[in-house]
Amino acid sequence: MDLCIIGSGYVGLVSGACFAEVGHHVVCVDNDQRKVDALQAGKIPIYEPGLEDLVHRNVAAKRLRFTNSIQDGVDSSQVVFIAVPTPPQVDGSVDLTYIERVAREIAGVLKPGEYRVVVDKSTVPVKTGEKVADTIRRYNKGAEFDVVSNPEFLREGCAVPDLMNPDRVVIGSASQKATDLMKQVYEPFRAPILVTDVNSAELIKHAANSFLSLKISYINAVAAICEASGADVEMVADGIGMDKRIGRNFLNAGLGYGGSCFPKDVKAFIAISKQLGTPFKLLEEVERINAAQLNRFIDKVRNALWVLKDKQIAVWGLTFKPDTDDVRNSVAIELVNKLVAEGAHVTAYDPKGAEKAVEWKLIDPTKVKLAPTPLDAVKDAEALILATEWKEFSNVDFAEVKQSMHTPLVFDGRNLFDPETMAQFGFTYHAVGRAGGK
Ligand SMILES: NC(=O)c1ccc[n+]([C@@H]2O[C@H](COP(=O)([O-])OP(=O)(O)OC[C@H]3O[C@@H](n4cnc5c(N)ncnc54)[C@H](O)[C@@H]3O)[C@@H](O)[C@H]2O)c1
Ligand SMILES: O=c1ccn([C@@H]2O[C@H](COP(=O)(O)OP(=O)(O)O[C@H]3O[C@H](CO)[C@@H](O)[C@H](O)[C@H]3O)[C@@H](O)[C@H]2O)c(=O)[nH]1
Repeated sequence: MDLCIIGSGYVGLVSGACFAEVGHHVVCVDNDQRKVDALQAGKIPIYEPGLEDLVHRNVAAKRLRFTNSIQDGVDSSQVVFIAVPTPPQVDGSVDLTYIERVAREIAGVLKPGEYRVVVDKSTVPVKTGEKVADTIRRYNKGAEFDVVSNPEFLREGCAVPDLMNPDRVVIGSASQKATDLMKQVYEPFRAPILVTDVNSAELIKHAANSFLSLKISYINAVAAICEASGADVEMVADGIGMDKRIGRNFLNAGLGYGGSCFPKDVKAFIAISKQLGTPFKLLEEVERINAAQLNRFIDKVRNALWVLKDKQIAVWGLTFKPDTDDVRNSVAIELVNKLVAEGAHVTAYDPKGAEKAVEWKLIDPTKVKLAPTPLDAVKDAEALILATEWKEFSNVDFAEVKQSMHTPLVFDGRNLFDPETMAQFGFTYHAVGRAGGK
């Protein structure tokens, strides 16, 4: 089928490439000319395992192309996906100006007699589909279209396998014609398809992300109790997670959740529930626990080093999770900036995220040194903090790390290392919620 995706960011680009991979013809539209130029020149603006090959292969096969023209995209496609940002406003509610603008732009180019399915793939508050349909109707009285909600569940760092092999595809639709076309789009993926009404599909996305965030805050709250009682949160999580009704996924205690989705989507769900007159207080506690988690961790560093001012601290990891270069709302960056604010001298290393952290002005390179390797980062350090659990950190030679450091003190914010091994190397090792991790 011929598909158009408006917005060539994480969701637009990866889903566009995956749709092309299964045989559809896809045009990705973006209004950022620099991004379009880069993509047309074969440069992939984000790091996502497997994406570069996928894009190049499908561009070469003429199944994937990039443009800045919404007219071109809508003219040449039966199904038009919207994948533009839905950032938070100051009060936590969702800024829908990008979505509204795209709805008007689509209305401006829809031609009489040419039916289109307009699909919202961005994460939006319940009832947004109705507003998108109203907007298109208001700006183009004769337009023939249906609006469908098709939330995206990909995780960064494993977006390609997540999209090629999804747990489920949710299609929120009030029109059989649109549902049938959407089933054709997803048929090659052979994934379970759940058809719902539009409002339910929109709600599924916010409810899913909020539930996963709740699971993380739950285990982080349990980690605090483990630390207070001498239990080990890893064993507790295993014991809880072996119950199939609970599951072990998303029970990893650490520095808390970050990224471009969970923090904003939990905030959005809190705001939506308030607007609807059914406040979701439980989610406010989820946020409170998440914020407290990083502060508790920094307290541990402070307890060990007494005063942070002028201390030499190495930080491994800047991205919000491994296998991505995304540093939006990264807890690792928040940690670095808090240490710097207390006067610590931070040297950081990240396999992929340092460049964007500087480019997006999330860290100040005059205040944070960026090291080219993990070993360079730890030279003369009085403490090492592991903030993001990149696999490469497990493979570093810890004998060399110990030799390089001024003081063999390690704070593992993601419980990546084995406490016994660290002790054997001679480190004083602190983790999150683990025996000996106080
Ligand atoms: N990043 C994720 O992992 C993820 C996963 C699932 C859902 N989502 C949701 O998907 C949506 C997009 O997120 P993202 O991370 O891909 O954002 P992003 O910022 O990476 O990409 C959005 C793109 O839209 C483009 N854009 C903005 N306005 C436009 C317009 N009028 N016309 C054409 N292009 C326009 C921007 O230039 C940008 O390239 C959000 O609602 C997000 O919550 C994101
Ligand atoms: O057990 C866990 C799992 C995750 N995290 C943290 O939670 C955040 C989010 O991680 P993850 O969910 O793996 O990454 P995202 O790419 O943000 O994906 C989430 O957000 C996307 C955007 O909405 C959704 O599509 C995905 O389904 C949803 O998992 C990161 O800071 C992780 O470090 C933990 O602290 N403990």
